[in-house]
Amino acid sequence: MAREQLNSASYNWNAFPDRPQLAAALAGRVADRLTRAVAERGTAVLAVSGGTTPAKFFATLSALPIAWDKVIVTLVDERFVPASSPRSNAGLVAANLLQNAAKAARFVPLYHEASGIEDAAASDDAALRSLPWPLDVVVLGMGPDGHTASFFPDADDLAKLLDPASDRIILPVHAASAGEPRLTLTLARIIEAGFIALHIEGEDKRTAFDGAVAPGPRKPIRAVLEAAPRPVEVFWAP
Ligand SMILES: O=C(O)[C@H](O)[C@@H](O)[C@H](O)[C@H](O)COP(=O)(O)O
Repeated sequence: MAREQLNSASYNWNAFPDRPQLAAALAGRVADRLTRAVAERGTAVLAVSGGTTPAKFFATLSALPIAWDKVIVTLVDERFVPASSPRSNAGLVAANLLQNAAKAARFVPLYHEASGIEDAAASDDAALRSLPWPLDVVVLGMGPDGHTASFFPDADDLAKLLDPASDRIILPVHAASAGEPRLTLTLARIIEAGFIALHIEGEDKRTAFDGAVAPGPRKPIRAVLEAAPRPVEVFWAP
């Protein structure tokens, strides 16, 4: 696969002829990494993103015969809505990933009732400390503006979200372009993962990715690529 050098980090560009083949390849790589983690430490932690892209990948991964009862699934980010909301990433994961063999996995959501997004983030941050860090697998998406997770370019305190030295796990996000308050893993926790995949589809996302990694104003996805100690595996199909 083409290996691109980007300043202090690099990424691997994995292009597929169509989306089903991408889903099969990404699901296979993720399943292999989870299986390896379970063999090495008795458990594996997978953090996934929401949005409209991952459903086919989730469904494909859900059917793979790995030790799902040893796998913990959580979210890269979440809107401040209950799982019953059509905007909920927890709802998306429940409907598409936590089915078939993957039904046996333990799911750790980010949303819970709280007085506000700050309180939810603080209690999430405390609760998630009991997970076996670092994450084994993180699957990111990317918006046309180069955001990933909930690192929106117009987010308040974006530098705090992108601080590679942060000791936080979850932070609240306020960004006009997000449309609503969000909860997100910090960049610091994402880049510790043993395997980081970026799953993007369509020509528009390819153009947006090329623009985000080109010299110029640094987009959030580029902050992840540059901070990651190992190449991010980009999975793309038209
Ligand atoms: O909660 C979310 O929406 C995701 O975590 C977000 O970062 C997503 O990956 C991108 O916005 C791409 O979304 P699409 O897959 O819908 O293009």
